Amino acid sequence: MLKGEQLSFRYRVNQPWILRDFSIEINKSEIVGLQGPSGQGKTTIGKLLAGYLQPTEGRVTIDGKPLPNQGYCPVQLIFQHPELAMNPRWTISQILAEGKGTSRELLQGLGIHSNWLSRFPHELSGGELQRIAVARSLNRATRYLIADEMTAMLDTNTQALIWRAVIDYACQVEIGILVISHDIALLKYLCHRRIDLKAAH
Ligand SMILES: Nc1ncnc2c1ncn2[C@@H]1O[C@H](COP(=O)(O)OP(=O)(O)OP(=O)(O)O)[C@@H](O)[C@H]1O
Repeated sequence: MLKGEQLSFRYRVNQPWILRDFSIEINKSEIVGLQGPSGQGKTTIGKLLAGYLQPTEGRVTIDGKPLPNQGYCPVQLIFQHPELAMNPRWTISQILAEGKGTSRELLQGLGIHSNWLSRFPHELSGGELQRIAVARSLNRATRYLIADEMTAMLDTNTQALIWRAVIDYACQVEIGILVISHDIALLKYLCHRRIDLKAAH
């Protein structure tokens, strides 16, 4: 289980608290939605759970153990803008190699073409590039996925294709997912349960 326990966070001393005593649990194979008004701290929660930020108070654990502070993080975070999470000088195959071995089935499910592999990130569309980001993140070392507005900028077909592939893969290997989105219909469709940050505050 991925747990954030009594998380409090502020970006700097003397700045307001973004989170106060916020707790969250995500079980393996569970798909949890996180919704709430803009600026309430959804992305901050995602970054805390994936180890990009350290909580000012509280702790993040997987099965009772803290996240590793070096090496590959079993909690992977995918943002809305894949180009910001990729080295622009690397080819797509170099970028995919950063993951810990992506299954052929997942590459097929995501509709990744072999002729994309020798290209650079700027030579793919946003939707194609997001599929590469997903493929890189979903591998045997990943236990949880934080999808922060992962498909918000994509057309409905690409959105459906990506989510179908992600859910199929996550079910097979029992990955837990936190879906952060303003799209309540998407959350209702995908998630086993939803957390409303407005209500939680
Ligand atoms: N690096 C930073 N330094 C200082 N304040 C920040 C930083 N990043 C975010 N914030 C502030 O923290 C608060 C929460 O931001 P966060 O991005 O977590 O909200 P959110 O709920 O994801 O918003 P949205 O729905 O608009 O994406 C906001 O008030 C934001 O201005």
